[in-house]
Amino acid sequence: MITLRGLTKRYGVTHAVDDLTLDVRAGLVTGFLGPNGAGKSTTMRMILGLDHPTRGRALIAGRPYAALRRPLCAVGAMLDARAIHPARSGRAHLVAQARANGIPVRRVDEVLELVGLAKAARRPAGTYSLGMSGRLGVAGALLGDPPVLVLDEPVNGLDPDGVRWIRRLVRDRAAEGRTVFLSSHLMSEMQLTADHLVVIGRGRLLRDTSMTDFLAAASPVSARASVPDPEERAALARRLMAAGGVSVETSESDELIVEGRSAAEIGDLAHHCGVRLHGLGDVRVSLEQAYMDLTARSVEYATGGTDTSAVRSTDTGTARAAGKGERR
Ligand SMILES: Nc1ncnc2c1ncn2[C@@H]1O[C@H](COP(=O)(O)OP(=O)(O)OP(=O)(O)O)[C@@H](O)[C@H]1O
Repeated sequence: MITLRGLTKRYGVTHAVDDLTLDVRAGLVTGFLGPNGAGKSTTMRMILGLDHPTRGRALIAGRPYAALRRPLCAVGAMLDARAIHPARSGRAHLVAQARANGIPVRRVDEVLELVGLAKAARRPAGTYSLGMSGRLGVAGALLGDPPVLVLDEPVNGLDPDGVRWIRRLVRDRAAEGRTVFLSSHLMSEMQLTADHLVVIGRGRLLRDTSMTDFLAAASPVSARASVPDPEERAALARRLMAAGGVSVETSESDELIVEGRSAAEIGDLAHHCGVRLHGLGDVRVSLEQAYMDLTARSVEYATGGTDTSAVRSTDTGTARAAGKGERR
């Protein structure tokens, strides 16, 4: 577990991190989100003892990083994938880390194999692509088989296969009961990977919540029902609208888009009326949309054309772009 208590970092007049108090729990993948300059890297650096808090504490399994006897065996981290001496081979870089932490050198070859870098292991790290540097960074994080992983933008530069690999890797680690804390600006990937979210803006905590609750809180109660028979569709729409606080639209296909009723409620009503359904699902906003709505006021480096139009998905997994029969 990672424990932050009143964690604060000021650089001159900049409050990079402002009074963060939270626990990053074991057994979950916790996504760390926030706009550029929100304080994510600074927080991670303080967890890893690379920056001193102005105030407050960051603890790993109850101890500050500096008090860990074999740090790589307590926490594995990747903060800056490119921060490697360019003339050193990937393997030599890992061997040096292993020796400093009392880790057998055979473990270096194991992790190089695990991250898919075995063939390039003896090449100078300066010749690695961004994705290869990322893989080497992850190899370093895994070296001590630690119970805690802290990864800053681990999917940066990875190809689609690499992105899926990282997703599986961190989910497997969490399933083993380890603590995984990772940042990313790729919301669609984060939605697939994280169980829990910590969102910060301008250094302050905005949300510390499960993915499910975060998305549910951002979504109005709304659902889509696919009703193949036109008469039954019209009848179900009438029944739904007979109650107050419900709006129903028909999409181009055979779907009813219902705001104000959940999929469960529509399913019960359809069953009661003998209406045949081919599909039914709650409509949820995407993580991207929920995040954009939450952080709109915390974005420090906004571009003029930030598009906050809704991108929603149903629980059945269908992602649709805004405007195609979407409720907003
Ligand atoms: N060494 C430093 N000296 C002065 N200011 C700093 C320093 N490091 C970070 N900052 C400032 O602290 C704030 C938080 O930066 P940080 O890098 O932690 O944000 P971030 O959330 O990781 O951003 P990004 O998503 O762009 O990586 C920013 O305003 C940044 O300019």
